[in-house]
Amino acid sequence: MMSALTSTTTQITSLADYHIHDLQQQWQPCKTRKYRSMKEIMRKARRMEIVHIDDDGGGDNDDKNCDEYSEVLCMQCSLGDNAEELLLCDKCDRGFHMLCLKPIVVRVPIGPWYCPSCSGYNSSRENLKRISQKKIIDFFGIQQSSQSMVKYTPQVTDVRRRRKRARPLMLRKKQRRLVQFTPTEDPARRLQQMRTLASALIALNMEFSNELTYMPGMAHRSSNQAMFENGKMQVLSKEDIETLESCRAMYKRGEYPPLMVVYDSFEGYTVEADGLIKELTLIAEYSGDVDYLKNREYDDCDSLMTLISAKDPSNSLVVCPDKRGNIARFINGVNNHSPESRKKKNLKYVRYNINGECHVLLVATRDIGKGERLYSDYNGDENEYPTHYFI
Ligand SMILES: C[S@@+](CC[C@H](N)C(=O)[O-])C[C@H]1O[C@@H](n2cnc3c(N)ncnc32)[C@H](O)[C@@H]1O
Repeated sequence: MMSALTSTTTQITSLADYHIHDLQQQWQPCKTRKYRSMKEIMRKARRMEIVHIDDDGGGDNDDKNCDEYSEVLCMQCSLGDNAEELLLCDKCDRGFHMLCLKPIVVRVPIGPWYCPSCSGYNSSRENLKRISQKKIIDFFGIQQSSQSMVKYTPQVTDVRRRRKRARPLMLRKKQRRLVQFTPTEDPARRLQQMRTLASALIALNMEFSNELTYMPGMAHRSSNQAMFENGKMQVLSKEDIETLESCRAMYKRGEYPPLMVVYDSFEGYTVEADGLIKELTLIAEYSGDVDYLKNREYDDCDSLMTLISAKDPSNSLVVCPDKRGNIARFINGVNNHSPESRKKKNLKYVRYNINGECHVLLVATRDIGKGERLYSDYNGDENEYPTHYFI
């Protein structure tokens, strides 16, 4: 079975393997893990298939077992070609080509793999189109529920900050300060935006969390120390920390950036702007459980993000939005091999030292118009995340 053979692959293909340039500063690649090319993964996978199928150590059964699976057809395209890209569900044994799946699977999973029906992904997606307002308020832990139902008006602090920024254009450009997001005014539309995020998270069996979480058995909060970083990490300025705090307070009141999570048959979940998002807007913090990189070496999550790439690799940390997370984990990547696709990039994940801890912030790199999809570059300067098949 494909899933058995993949336990021998040693790479992690995840967002964690690349770092993001911060707005000015050079990024240090993570030396501990590297992506392999699809060709290389497949070459290994095929070799290991024989080793695993033949449990008795002899070679006699190889042909028999290969024959058993040579009949398998892809449930999407009904073809049995590209056998090395045909994943078998560990529950129903049905086959699916990695690129016929929606969203595509870019690498052979390391652990057990379940098809969309057996994982409940399809049904949960369909069942969750309508979620009540009360459920949304509970799901997002909104503190002042009434706020989510009223027209958005900027708080006094927001207005003051805007006035403060009314400086000559030259000066503003030079400072490159982060900008607070502006929620959609209409409360019904805001609720609809949040409903799309709740649906997507629930379909992936995830809880909403807008911050870094430190769970028992994973990294402790004290392990998140920016000084462990191998190289420099940009320190978030006092003014930008104020902006971040202000955004966090808005989130708690149910005031979110104008974003929709939509489902695309090729890209899977993806995020669209539902209103203008200005350049340098602080969209979200990349949230999820913080864990040691060494604990995730064999993790299938495709959304791991580097938090600290330490001098001593045993101190390296990743953010894992597999059980808890927010909208940041639904943002798709550009195809690094296509100049047209690269042009779609409109945001960056930036790692900052904030009061001695590291946090990853999602920042718009240009104005993003209503209806435009959000894209980042999963690879920065590196080409390790296999984006060859991305659109
Ligand atoms: C961080 S997740 C992004 C959210 C994901 N689309 C989902 O449905 O959960 C990364 C995965 O999204 C898919 N993906 C991201 N960008 C894509 C693109 N441009 N085209 C196709 N698939 C993409 C790939 O399956 C990738 O492994």
